[in-house]
Amino acid sequence: MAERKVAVVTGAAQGIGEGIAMQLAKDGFDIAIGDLEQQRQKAQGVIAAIEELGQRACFHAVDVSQRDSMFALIDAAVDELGTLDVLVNNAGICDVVPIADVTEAQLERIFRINVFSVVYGIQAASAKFEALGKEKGKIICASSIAGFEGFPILPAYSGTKFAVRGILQASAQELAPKHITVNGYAPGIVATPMWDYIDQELGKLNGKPKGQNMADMLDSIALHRFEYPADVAGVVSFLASDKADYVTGQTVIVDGGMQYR
Ligand SMILES: NC(=O)C1=CN([C@@H]2O[C@H](COP(=O)(O)OP(=O)(O)OC[C@H]3O[C@@H](n4cnc5c(N)ncnc54)[C@H](O)[C@@H]3O)[C@@H](O)[C@H]2O)C=CC1
Ligand SMILES: CC(=O)C(C)=O
Repeated sequence: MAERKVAVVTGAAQGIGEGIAMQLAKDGFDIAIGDLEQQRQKAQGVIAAIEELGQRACFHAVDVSQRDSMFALIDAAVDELGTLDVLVNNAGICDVVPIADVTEAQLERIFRINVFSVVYGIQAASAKFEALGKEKGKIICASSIAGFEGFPILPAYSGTKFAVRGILQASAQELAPKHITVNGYAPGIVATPMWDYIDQELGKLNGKPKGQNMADMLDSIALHRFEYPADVAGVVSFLASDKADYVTGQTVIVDGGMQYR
């Protein structure tokens, strides 16, 4: 019998994380969803869909900004599903606040959730790969095109996404001797609740009606359509697969042709 493979995906109750969890389940992974306790109900729908594909799935409440909580998620996933092969550090938040108005509390919160979480996830997963005696492990982190070029009115968010790339590049080099790869994905404008929020908050600042700020982005996308979670999930599927064994320290842009690096 083929050995079971397990992926932990944070922020997988909705949006891009849900898309990644579904794709990795199609790829043959059992899935542990880590998300906020308030997302438990939503996650049950994702679990049901994964189980329909014939894979096992579970939910564990986590606050990725807290080191102990992130370590507990990895422990709980292994206790329940038996092993660990892939961690996707996907959970994140966005703040739509001009640079002049960013507060200390906002900075603290967004860096804890988007950046500290990535450090804690890399620490927890790499320690677990070693404890389990895995021959290799894969860690995949959410950056953004805003992590290559700052996005106006999202200055703190952009900073967090640049930071993710720095952390994963350094970690990739440190963990390579243990055959642990660390990579990232950088989506563009993805139709998820996060962009609903961005559109709404930009609208409060510039007076544009609901949907207009997002619609205005369309002409900057070469493929001329908005991105879906499945578009991001296709890239993550590759990074999680054996085909990407020789790829590390990279952040793959998946944006339909907005940025060229
Ligand atoms: N939507 C977009 O256009 C883009 C999104 N991204 C990144 O992709 C990732 C996913 O984004 P979306 O799916 O669009 O966002 P979303 O807002 O739709 O979903 C985020 C998920 O993360 C969870 N989450 C938030 N804070 C958490 C915490 N402290 N602990 C545990 N879970 C937490 C939420 O409950 C939610 O399920 C984020 O890191 C985001 O920055 C990057 C580029 C573009
Ligand atoms: C939310 C986000 O990362 C972008 C680029 O829209």
